[in-house]
Amino acid sequence: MKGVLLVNLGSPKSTNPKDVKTYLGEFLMDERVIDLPYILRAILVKGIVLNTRPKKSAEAYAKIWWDEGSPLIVLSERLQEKIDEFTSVPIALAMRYGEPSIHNGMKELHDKGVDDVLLVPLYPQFAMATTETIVVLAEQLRNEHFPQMNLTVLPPFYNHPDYVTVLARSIIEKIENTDYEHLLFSYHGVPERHIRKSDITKSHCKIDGSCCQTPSKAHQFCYRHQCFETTRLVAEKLNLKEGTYSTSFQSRLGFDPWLKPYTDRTIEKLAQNGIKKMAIATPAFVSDCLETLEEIAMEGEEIFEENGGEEFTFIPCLNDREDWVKTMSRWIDEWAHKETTETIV
Ligand SMILES: C=CC1=C(C)c2cc3[nH]c(cc4nc(cc5[nH]c(cc1n2)c(C)c5CCC(=O)O)C(CCC(=O)O)=C4C)c(C)c3C=C
Ligand SMILES: [Fe+2]
Ligand SMILES: [Fe+2]
Repeated sequence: MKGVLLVNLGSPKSTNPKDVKTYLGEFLMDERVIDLPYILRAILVKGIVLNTRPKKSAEAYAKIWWDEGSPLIVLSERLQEKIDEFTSVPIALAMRYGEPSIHNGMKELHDKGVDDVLLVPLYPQFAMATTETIVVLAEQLRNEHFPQMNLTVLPPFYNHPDYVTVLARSIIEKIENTDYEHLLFSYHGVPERHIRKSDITKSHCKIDGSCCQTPSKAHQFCYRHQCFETTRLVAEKLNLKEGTYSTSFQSRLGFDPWLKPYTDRTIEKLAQNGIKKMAIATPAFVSDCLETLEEIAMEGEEIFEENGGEEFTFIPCLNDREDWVKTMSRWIDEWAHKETTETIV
């Protein structure tokens, strides 16, 4: 029997710094997130980051937390429930870090008799810190606990026409009645090193702004390329004029170079260059979360206004909007009704 496991990033249990510390410990000790040798990673994470960051992060989480819990988890649950209404196969939800765990999600499906699972990382673009770490863990758990279970992975959908259509629609609905001057597409950043590590050709990605436009098989694992493609396709769909939109990368951590341009500096510059009304979309995230609700909708607006900007329009993630639910449900049903277990996107 077929079934689906949706997987998102995860959140702390609560905004208590102790819970935030537990969550950050699991997240940052993942070798695909902080890709240092174990000893160095442990010194950095357990010896330094976990002594300072949890308090600061807990304060940030407290600003966006809902009565029902973490927005990321609540919104993922709503998505799961709605997809469940539209599809004919069991749908489970799991988080890469914290609860509900991937192991529990697989067990839930297994207990319902599911032995053929479509694994759906809830990320439009591939990154080793997101898609890859989910797939690797799910495969490990399958081998250890559910050896009869077949796993099929839904590939990144950053350029899928259905996704691009829904994303474009979510953007236009928010900006059509504003006379915005600039639309910024802000993606979660990753260290430049991650891009090089994921380059299967080992020579394509130069991160110099040109390689991502040159066709290459490296692009199936190039986060930077996939982000720029999402922007390009949405801009094409919305007929945006050159110069009225751009791409940037947010949420950098530490001192290594991350993908540029950085979102905070871009917002600052736009305002300083005289842009009074800007809009911002965050297409690396399917569900609103700390990085969109606090870092963009709150801090981003503050930076814009401090530098002379006047109107800042935050465009929510796809969350549980009906056209997104229907799109995902259609992808799932297409897979569920196929004879073979090939991927469908
Ligand atoms: C230190 C390395 C990090 C990498 C690499 C990274 C990649 C990455 N993350 C997301 C999505 C999310 N990240 C979120 C929070 C978050 N991310 C990092 C660090 C890295 N992320 C930290 C330390 C945190 C925690 C919060 C903080 O202390 O600032 C979230 C929000 C979670 C929530 O509970 O709301 C998301 C979602 C992507 C897509 C990505 C690479 C492409
Ligand atoms: Fe992150
Ligand atoms: Fe590239």
